[in-house]
Amino acid sequence: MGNSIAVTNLSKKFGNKTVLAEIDLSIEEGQIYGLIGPSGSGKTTLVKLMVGIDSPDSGTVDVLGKRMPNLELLSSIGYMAQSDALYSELTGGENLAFFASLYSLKKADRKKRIAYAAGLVKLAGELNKKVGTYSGGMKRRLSLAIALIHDPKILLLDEPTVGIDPELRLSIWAELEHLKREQGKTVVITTHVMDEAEKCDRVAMVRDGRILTSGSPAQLKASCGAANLEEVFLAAGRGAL
Ligand SMILES: Nc1ncnc2c1ncn2[C@@H]1O[C@H](COP(=O)(O)OP(=O)(O)OP(=O)(O)O)[C@@H](O)[C@H]1O
Repeated sequence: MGNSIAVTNLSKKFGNKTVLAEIDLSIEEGQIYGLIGPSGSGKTTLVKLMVGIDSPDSGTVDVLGKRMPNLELLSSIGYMAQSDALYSELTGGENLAFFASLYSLKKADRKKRIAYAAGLVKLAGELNKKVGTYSGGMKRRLSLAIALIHDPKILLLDEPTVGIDPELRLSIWAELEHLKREQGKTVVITTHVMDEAEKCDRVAMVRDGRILTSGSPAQLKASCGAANLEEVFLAAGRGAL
């Protein structure tokens, strides 16, 4: 399998503050890749650079072999931002239909995709309600459905399961694993939750804008004899890896 995403020697500053420094990572096609790290470590900024919403100060991001930012690639990327960008005066169904229309899907495909995406996040029965009346968790679920609406090859999901109850969280993970296995989708996910990180094929641990270490959860734990990824993170932070 080739690389879906290659980040090379990437750095980004906001004002005088270095938010990402000399980041190198490659994400293989058909992998679930987790970015884990504390609040403010740079995960969201890195994801935005992968989507092409922002540009690096130095270094490069290539997605499916093309240099980012690149408008052509928008149809190949499903992005779920950390804060929900939804139209609260419209219903859930109208939001989905609006985003589906941006990707010029055929009418029949549009209907199918809306039904699939709404079903996946268990919102099929709520599509006639205005989004302004949705709970926080429902808005996250709708945002995830929107990220999936055009059947993109790559999903870039920024804390997709925050505010989502454990049962639905498990079913969303099961679907991400299914999309990876059956359709070869690449999924990049940011999370604070270590048990989600355990489900990733590879994880990169991010702190202060740098990647402390990366590898499969099993490799990372074996590298320092840790029982869980939390211990790996602490060891990596001490420079013990
Ligand atoms: N547009 C911006 N202008 C100035 N500073 C910014 C901007 N975006 C992010 N930052 C700063 O960059 C740093 C990294 O932020 P980022 O949102 O990437 O972290 P994060 O790891 O995703 O955090 P969290 O888990 O809380 O979402 C923070 O110090 C943040 O304040």
